[in-house]
Amino acid sequence: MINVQNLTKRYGQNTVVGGLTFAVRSGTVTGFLGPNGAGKSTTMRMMLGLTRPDTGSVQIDGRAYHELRYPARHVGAVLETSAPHRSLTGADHLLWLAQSNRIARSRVGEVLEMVDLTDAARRRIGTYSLGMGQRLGLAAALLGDPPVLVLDEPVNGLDTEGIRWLRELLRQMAAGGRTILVSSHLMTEMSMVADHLVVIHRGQLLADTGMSDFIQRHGRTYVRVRTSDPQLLSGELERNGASLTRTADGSLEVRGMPAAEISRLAAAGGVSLDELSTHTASLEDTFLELIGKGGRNTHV
Ligand SMILES: Nc1ncnc2c1ncn2[C@@H]1O[C@H](COP(=O)(O)OP(=O)(O)OP(=O)(O)O)[C@@H](O)[C@H]1O
Repeated sequence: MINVQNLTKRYGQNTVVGGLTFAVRSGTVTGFLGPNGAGKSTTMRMMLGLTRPDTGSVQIDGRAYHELRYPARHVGAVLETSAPHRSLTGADHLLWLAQSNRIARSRVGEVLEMVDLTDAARRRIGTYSLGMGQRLGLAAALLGDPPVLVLDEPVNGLDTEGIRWLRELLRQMAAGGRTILVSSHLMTEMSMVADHLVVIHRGQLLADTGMSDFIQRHGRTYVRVRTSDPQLLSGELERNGASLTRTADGSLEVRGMPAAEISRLAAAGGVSLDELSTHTASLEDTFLELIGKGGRNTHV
């Protein structure tokens, strides 16, 4: 379990993490979601003792990172900045990490197998694709068989197949009781990987909730209506309890009323309809709305 308590970090006048408190529970994959610059990496770096907080603390299974004697055996991490030496082979990089953390050499082959890099083990890291680099980072994080994993944007560079593979791997690890925190700035990717969601924006906590709860609560359906007399129809729909948004192109987005009821009210009021279609806001839109930017909508 990771316990983040009242964590704050300022750079000059800029408060990049402001009083964050949340817990990452064992047995689940927790997504750490926020737009670029939200403070995710800074928070993760504070978890790993790489950045000093101004206030607050992080405990990993009850201890601060600096209290861990062989950290790699407690916490595995993939950070955006942790680039290995490009002239080393994947296997040599892992071997060096294993030796410096007193981890058995035999783990190197095991983790290469786990991330499906066995065939590329003797190639120089400089020749790896972005996705292979991510897999190698993950192998390094898994080397000490740690109960806690902190992964900053591990999905970057992975194709859909790779994302599925990562989800399976992380799910298996969570099922084995591990604590897993994965950051991303993309809601859709996050929904493919995480069971629980912690959302931050400008260093503040916006949501701490189960993924399916989040989708249920924030995922919204609306009906788009186009008519030559929006004024008349708007009044009719609002009187009957719908809530409306008028879009820039003159159509209406109607919430809280199904298409059939809109059609009935339009007919009763003598208003002809040019369009009546049901839409669901995409997960990405839901996320953008949550962070207050508004967004585009997609067809069901
Ligand atoms: N060492 C630093 N000195 C000054 N400002 C910093 C430093 N590190 C981070 N910041 C600032 O803190 C803010 C949060 O950055 P951070 O990298 O934590 O965000 P993030 O959510 O991980 O974003 P991204 O998805 O782009 O990686 C940004 O405005 C960034 O410019």
